[in-house]
Amino acid sequence: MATGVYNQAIGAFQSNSHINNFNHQHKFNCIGRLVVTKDFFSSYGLSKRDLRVSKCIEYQTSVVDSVSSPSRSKTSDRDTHKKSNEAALILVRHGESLWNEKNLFTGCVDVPLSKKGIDEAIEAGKRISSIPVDLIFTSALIRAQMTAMLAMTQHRHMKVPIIMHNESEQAREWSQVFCKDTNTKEHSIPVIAAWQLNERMYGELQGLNKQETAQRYGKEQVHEWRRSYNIPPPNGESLEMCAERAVAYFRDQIEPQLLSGKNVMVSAHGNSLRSIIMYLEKLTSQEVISLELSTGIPMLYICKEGRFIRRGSPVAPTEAGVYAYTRRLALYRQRLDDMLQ
Ligand SMILES: O=C(O)[C@@H](CO)OP(=O)(O)O
Repeated sequence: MATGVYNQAIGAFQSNSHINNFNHQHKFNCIGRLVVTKDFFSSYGLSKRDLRVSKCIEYQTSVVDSVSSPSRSKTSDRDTHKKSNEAALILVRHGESLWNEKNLFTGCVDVPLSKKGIDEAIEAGKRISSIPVDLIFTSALIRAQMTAMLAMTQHRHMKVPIIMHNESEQAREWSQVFCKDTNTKEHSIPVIAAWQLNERMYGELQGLNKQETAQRYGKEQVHEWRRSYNIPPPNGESLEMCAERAVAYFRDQIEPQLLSGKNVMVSAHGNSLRSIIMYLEKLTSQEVISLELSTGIPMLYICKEGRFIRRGSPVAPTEAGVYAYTRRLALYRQRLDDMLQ
């Protein structure tokens, strides 16, 4: 039952019935609901307009700090500062590729987006257009990079993504486009491409049609190759092997950025992201079997005090609820609105 419904399930910020569709043991932290009070907004300096928009916002009690309205005292400033260890993490699987369209095993073959994939990437961008992004990680494959770039064309901040070359000392130096005398840094978002985030290597299955392969080897065998944790396809990587590099990279390179308060977007692939989600949500090797990710659907997590809290998938740029999840997001939204007025 859970197969194939993951994104729909997490796509609903505000519907517990959708959430129940995803039925693994690691439960969602979103049982409690609370209507945001007027005081909450005024205490964070939000405008009347925000208040109107947010009249019926509901949010999840487990993430939002106290709903009582802290005065703008030194203590609350200190609190706000302390809360800067909250950060947004957006994970997005690339939009549909030309080989997804043809139902071919793709793995580490570099295949561009289909027309539908381009539309999905743009749509993903709209959905996250008001969520802060300070840093982007993509795989080394074009479909993930195209998805990230297309998504950022929709971002309200209109910052320019700039690829940081990390392969050598010289490359690092040469990709420092920031000029001290200008504020280019403020107007750009560094993009880091890492092979560790690539799709898992599908070995001898790469290029074969999925349906024909199932007819040839049997549905169960092919499902095992595709979704099991530790059974690799012939001469390819199992999810476990993929996790060894993808999760290690996440822990070494991405998590420290989140812990320092940077908001990060990761544009990668079905299986490299499944392994990362397995890590974030502490899924077992049994639970991960039913974890399916749709193309081009962004998923939001809040990283807070070293914990990752799933916040589902923003459904529209007007999805105001997300900004109430943390004080930082509420203030960010406020600044963004002020800037664009
Ligand atoms: O072909 C692939 O590389 C992957 C992702 O598209 O397929 P699967 O869903 O079978 O893991």
